[in-house]
Amino acid sequence: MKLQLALDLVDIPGAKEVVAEVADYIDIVEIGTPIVINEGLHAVKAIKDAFPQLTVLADLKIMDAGGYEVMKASEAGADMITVLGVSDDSTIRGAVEEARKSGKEVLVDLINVKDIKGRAAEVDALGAHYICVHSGYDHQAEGKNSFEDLQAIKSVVKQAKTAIAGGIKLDTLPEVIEAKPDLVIVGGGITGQVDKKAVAAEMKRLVSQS
Ligand SMILES: O=C(CO)[C@H](O)[C@H](O)COP(=O)(O)O
Repeated sequence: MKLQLALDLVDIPGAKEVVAEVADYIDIVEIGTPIVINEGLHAVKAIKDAFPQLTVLADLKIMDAGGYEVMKASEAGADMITVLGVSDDSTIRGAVEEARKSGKEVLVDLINVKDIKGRAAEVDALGAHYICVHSGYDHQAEGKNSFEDLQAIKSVVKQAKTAIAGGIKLDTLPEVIEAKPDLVIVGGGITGQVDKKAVAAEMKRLVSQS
């Protein structure tokens, strides 16, 4: 099981500062959608250049032109790129085909998908590398999480790895780990803590046991 740090509410210097603090305890660093909106794909390049040992995920949440947008993120140094599960099959297919050309991976984010099980099975057949259940900030504000959705997709996904994101904290991590995702994505649960290093270290210890 791997741990991904999601960086959302920072600029490039702020992102570098946080990653430097926790780099020993994370497998993947996510350049979150708000950073890409504010800074562009330069943020992906800046973090890949500064931390070449880490896998870098560009959270572009692609909705159209999957092949082209994956190509641009790959050129900027992204190892993984996100595509929305609500997008058309052709968008996901294009993203996966483009990623395969350069050894990159596509994570399909099921945020706002209504038929989680059905879409997870379809996305799996389209060749996604990861399928992620995700309660975004707006759903978190309504008290929702994706723990049950994770169990649901695990019952249908055959080839992709599974991931979960959205409001995961140190105290809820054990419940997440019990459902055995391949990847746990944590943003505020690390970046919002005073001692980020200690929390990341403990999270890494917990996910490494599974
Ligand atoms: O993609 C995102 C929001 O759309 C976040 O990166 C993701 O939800 C993880 O952050 P947090 O743990 O703070 O919820």
